[in-house]
Amino acid sequence: MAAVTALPVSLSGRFKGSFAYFTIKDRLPQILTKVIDTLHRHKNEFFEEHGEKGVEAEKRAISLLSKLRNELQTDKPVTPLEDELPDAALWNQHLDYQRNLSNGSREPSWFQSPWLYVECYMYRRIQAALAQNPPIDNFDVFKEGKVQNFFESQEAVIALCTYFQELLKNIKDLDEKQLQEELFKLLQVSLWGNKCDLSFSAGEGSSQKSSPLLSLENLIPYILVNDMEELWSLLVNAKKRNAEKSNVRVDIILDNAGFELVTDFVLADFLLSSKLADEVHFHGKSIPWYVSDTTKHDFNWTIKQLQSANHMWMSRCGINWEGNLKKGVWVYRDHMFWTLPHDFSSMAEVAPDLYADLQKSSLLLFKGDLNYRKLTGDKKWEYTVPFHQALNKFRPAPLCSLRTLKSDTQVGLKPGQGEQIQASEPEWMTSGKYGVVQFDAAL
Ligand SMILES: O=P(O)(O)OC[C@@]1(O)O[C@H](CO)[C@@H](O)[C@@H]1O
Ligand SMILES: [Mn+2]
Repeated sequence: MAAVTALPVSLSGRFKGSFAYFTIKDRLPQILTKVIDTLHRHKNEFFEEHGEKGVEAEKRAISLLSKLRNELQTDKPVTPLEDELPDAALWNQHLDYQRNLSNGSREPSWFQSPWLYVECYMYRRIQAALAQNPPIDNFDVFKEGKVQNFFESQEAVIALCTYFQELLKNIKDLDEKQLQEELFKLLQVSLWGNKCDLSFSAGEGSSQKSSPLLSLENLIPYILVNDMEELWSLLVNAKKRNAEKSNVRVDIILDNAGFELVTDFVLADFLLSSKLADEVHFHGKSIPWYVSDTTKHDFNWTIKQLQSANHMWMSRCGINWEGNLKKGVWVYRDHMFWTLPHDFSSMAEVAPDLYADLQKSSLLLFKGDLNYRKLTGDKKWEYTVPFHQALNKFRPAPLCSLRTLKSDTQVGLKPGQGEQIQASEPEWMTSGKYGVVQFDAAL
């Protein structure tokens, strides 16, 4: 029998003083309070749209959310979902799985369970509170924050769109070296765009104010794992191999709406315009998630906003991107798996259709911290454990994580590298100041 190496323990609120502990204790209740406040503030709007029924629904949703906050703060056992949404059964099966993990010694509770599980569960319960209360069941409690982030990043968006449209003018004349340089720049812009998430700041603003291109050089030392060269080789070789067949597909597993999404669009456009790829498939969330994550509505809204912007290069970008969707060279998809609590090593079993779809891709780009946590199982890994090992057999296609560090898990570092930063900057794993472009070839 082959030796089975045990996996490290999961990050969890049971480790007092850890980032997970503080997130569950402080940040999640804060997010719930904001959600309740948002519903309160929209009371008149619900009344105008739906009459008394709207106001009744708002009251019921708020009462469910207050109950949820209380359960969390008093470390109550996690309860089965009682709604009719299509993924409810999978969530309840997973609760049973968590119960078995704790050997029946105690019911899985908010602070005692894996952090990834309870944090995802909170967002799913927020969705339940709304979904169970028509006519406000389609209300996105996080929409305002996402919209605000987009508008507050306006100048950075203009700078990026302008830079990109200039680049497109002579993209055909660029040699390989120049194309590589541009790819590296736009990968870094997309990486640092991940600083702009709203769950990290518990919904407080986190927009990009200055031009994202100016500071790239200075930020290089903060990229702890930098596999951009590997990405380049993969794309160039894929292009050569597929010269006639024309089917290099890149998938972007999206993270946050707002500025980060614009950086992902620019990267995706570059991949097509440079002919490094023929198709880009974007994967978003089917329910509002982790405050700022991109839903189909956010995706389309952002492109529409750009299109109708009062700035030539912004609107040019928006028009081109809408065109890409129409031509089918850009595709938006969502799948319930992305909003389940499972890490990606269980995708092949839990969502074989999604796994099979990702296998058709030449390269998967996973944006952001939560995706990194799900790639590596959200565990207390040694820093030097190879990325490939932490992926725990998740290898539908070559993949790369573009992530700023906002939770205390990191793999694939050189011996001593983590310890060295730790000595001078104890907050390095959770400050969002460091990032990785971490690649796995799926062999
Ligand atoms: O995935 P993202 O948007 O980069 O980050 C999500 C995040 O803010 O949410 C969690 C904190 O609650 C952390 O895992 C992470 O920092
Ligand atoms: Mn996010």
